[in-house]
Amino acid sequence: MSWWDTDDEDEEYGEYDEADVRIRPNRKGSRPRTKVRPEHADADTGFVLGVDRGRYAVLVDEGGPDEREIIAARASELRRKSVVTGDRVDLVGDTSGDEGTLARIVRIRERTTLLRRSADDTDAVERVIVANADQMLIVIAAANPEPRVRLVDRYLVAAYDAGIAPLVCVTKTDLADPAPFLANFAGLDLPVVLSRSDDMPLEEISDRLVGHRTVFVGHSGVGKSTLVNALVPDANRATGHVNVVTGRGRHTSSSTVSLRLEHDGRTGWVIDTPGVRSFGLGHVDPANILGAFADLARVAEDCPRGCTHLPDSPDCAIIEAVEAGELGESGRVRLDSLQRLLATFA
Ligand SMILES: Nc1nc2c(ncn2[C@@H]2O[C@H](COP(=O)(O)OP(=O)(O)OP(=O)(O)O)[C@@H](O)[C@H]2O)c(=O)[nH]1
Ligand SMILES: [Zn+2]
Repeated sequence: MSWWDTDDEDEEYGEYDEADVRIRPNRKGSRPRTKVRPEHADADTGFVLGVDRGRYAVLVDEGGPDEREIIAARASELRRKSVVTGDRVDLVGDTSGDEGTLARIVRIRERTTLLRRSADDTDAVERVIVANADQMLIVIAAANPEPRVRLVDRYLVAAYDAGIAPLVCVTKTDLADPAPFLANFAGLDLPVVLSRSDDMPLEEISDRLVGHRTVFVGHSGVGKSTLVNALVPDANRATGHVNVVTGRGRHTSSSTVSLRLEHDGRTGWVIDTPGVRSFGLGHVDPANILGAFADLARVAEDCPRGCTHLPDSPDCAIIEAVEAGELGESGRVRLDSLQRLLATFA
């Protein structure tokens, strides 16, 4: 039986998590086990590069002498917890990475960030896209397809909600001047890089990517693949393709992949996502959006309880401060931006 046929996934619903103490039956029935040891104390740790149909490509000992990419399945103790690209996981079983071997993921380490989406805005059920990313590169075209403020707003809301720092790359600047479009985001501290395929600012983008795990998002056709291919040439892609999971030697564009970028002796990770059709925001907490506007969040401490900070909110401290001119012209622009983002999912 090949690892492909192995099925040790556990679909049963469980209320438990790894914090529960598991007591093993004592075969001899004499002395009960009293010592509670952490299970799998000798597990290896790695991070998930990609996922395909229940199989996970995991990089173990990143940057170390024994770095290797292994294939793993979920262990039953994970219950219904989903493992996603970017997760740091503990593994047991055969973690050699030798061909035909299969390790088991027994634990998911605490996530620093979690990028999520819902099927639509009224749906509170969320799907996790990527764990532990600390940056989001929003790829948008200056033209063809026409850039849309609302789509970028939605990416921004998802990033701010997840605690991920967004930046924007405008592609196809050979086709149109992006300045009028970018004016919509003047109220945000949003780094912007301009790109055109005949003159890509690879140095500038790479500088921003090293030392980070950056999730790339963008609508189909904006030139994201062109950009990713230039940043991480195929020749350097020994690691990270989810096709190692299927072994079929083809890139499944419907899944998320992690690609290692080397630049100036430093490493960064590009996490490329497929063009997600719906980017539902049903799960978003407005407080997280306000939190991304530290200056306004301070003022909002004087808002009435439950204040939405939207234009019709009575006694909103931010609105009052802006009207009184206390936050200057930039304060007004930032309030406009905040209100627009809050309205995208209100
Ligand atoms: N004029 C111009 N065309 C570009 C530029 N970047 C990419 N393109 C073209 O835009 C088209 C889409 O580029 P891709 O890189 O495939 O876009 P993508 O975002 O990966 O799209 P999907 O593969 O559908 O997800 C291709 O025909 C590219 O050659 C650019 O800077 N300027
Ligand atoms: Zn308010």
